[in-house]
Amino acid sequence: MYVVTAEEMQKMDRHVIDVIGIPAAVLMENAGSAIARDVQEYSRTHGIDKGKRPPRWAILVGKGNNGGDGLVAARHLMENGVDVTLLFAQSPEQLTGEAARQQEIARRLGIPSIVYGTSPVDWRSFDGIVDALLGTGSKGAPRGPYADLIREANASGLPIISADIPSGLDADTGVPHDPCIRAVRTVALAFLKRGLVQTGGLDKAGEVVVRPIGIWPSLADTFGIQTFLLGEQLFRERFRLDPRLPRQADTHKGTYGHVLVVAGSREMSGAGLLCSKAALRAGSGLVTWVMPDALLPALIGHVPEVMLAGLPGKWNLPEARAKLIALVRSRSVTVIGPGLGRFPGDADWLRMLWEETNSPLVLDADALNILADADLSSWPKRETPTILTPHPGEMARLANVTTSKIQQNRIELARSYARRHRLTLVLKGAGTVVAAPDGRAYINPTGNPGMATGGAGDVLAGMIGGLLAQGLPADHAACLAVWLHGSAGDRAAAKRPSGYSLIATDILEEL
Ligand SMILES: NC(=O)C1=CN([C@@H]2O[C@H](COP(=O)(O)OP(=O)(O)OC[C@H]3O[C@@H](n4cnc5c(N)ncnc54)[C@H](O)[C@@H]3O)[C@@H](O)[C@H]2O)[C@@H](O)CC1
Ligand SMILES: [K+]
Repeated sequence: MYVVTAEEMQKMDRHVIDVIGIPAAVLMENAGSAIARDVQEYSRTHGIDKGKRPPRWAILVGKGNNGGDGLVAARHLMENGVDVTLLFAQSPEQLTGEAARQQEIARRLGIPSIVYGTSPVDWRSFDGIVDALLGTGSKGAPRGPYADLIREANASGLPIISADIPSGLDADTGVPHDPCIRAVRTVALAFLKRGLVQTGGLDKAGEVVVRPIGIWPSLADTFGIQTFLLGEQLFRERFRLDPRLPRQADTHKGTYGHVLVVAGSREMSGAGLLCSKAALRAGSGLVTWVMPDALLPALIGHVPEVMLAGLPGKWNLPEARAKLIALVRSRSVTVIGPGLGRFPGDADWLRMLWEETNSPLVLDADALNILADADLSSWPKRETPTILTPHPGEMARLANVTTSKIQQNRIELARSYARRHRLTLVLKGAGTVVAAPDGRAYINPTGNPGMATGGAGDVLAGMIGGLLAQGLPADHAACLAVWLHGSAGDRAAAKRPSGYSLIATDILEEL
């Protein structure tokens, strides 16, 4: 599924209207009737239409096309016996374009209306609110009556269904302005807007549904849309990958690759364990976990399925380096970093693995901290798959900006970093972004806040390694791992609904 910016959406709208010739009023009619259907469906499934009187919905109307959608929705709702009241943010004469036409129709039909600010609103008389104040044409924080209306609507405690995006949400970044509507459902029109699947949008939009309005999805390809939502349909149609395909009968462990895990230290051996187990659970035929000799005895027998390899002395001693290079070269994929710790000369050590081997690498945790202290732009570009899996703090260090800057523009920052360094970047956090070196970016809808727990990232790094080892291209392996990891986390969370007690082992168990 495509994910678009406000500007991309506007360009496609204009194309459909001006070049193809579908009248703007037709698109708005489709948008409004889709919203009305969602309001009725919500009323039905939430018992709002159960009383003796018809359900009462307030429709908040802004002056642009978003308001126009709300006016059409009001008309369709009225036709279906819903008791609607229009609440204009500004006086109806100020509505523009298509919205003005819809306002004229609503006036002639006699749909009851109030102009906000002319008399107090009795919110208790309504069962729900449609938010059609501001859409993709909104700029900056809601001003004047828009801000006041949003605050009152939120304070009413009524369920709010937003048209296209919650008013006050930045459609592109998902950063909520003050104030911002907090919706129970958002009816995205034609395409998902980026803000709905990033940062604040995930909290403010409620359940997000995408409804067609007469703009065909493949138009996004013509317009070069490069951002996608992960899901089974995308895996099948774009990646030609079926996550449910059973294994073939005539295969053996060698068929499924061999992951080398370079991880763990005395204080953080668990990170290596979780990572190795996850690589196995993702289907890698074999996993070897390598660590300095001194750490090895304590781990013998802890995971019988994982092979252990010891290095003489410490990571950076010459004998250890030589043995490590040999191990990396003889395995299909290497995952470096979970619980590794830092040590003198670690930047040279990592650069040696980066330059002197051509095996696929997954870099996580301390490997990313090492990279952040080095100057990656002076390192050679790798020809083989290289995947970085930073959380926002690690990404901030890699890109040398603040964490809040990263969070304000996750998709574009991830995309430009991946392009510039020609690698695959997994920017973790709610709505994880996978950015490929070809400029495509994928957003993950699975997962939950219960997964914000130590070790969850080690599991993900291991899973990516496990899928890479089975021969998937880097972006496919990263996308599938991220999606499966989140889905496993969702199943684990279903057993511990508050989210607080979920731990990384639970995610592993659900794979
Ligand atoms: N043909 C189209 O372009 C279609 C547009 N559609 C709807 O139209 C929306 C976009 O419509 P518009 O481009 O008219 O813009 P909006 O309706 O989002 O905003 C309209 C007006 O609000 C005012 N405004 C902007 N920022 C503000 C702020 N911070 N505080 C207060 N007022 C502010 C401006 O005067 C702006 O013109 C979409 O989100 C969607 O809901 C749909 O009807 C489908 C077709
Ligand atoms: K809206």
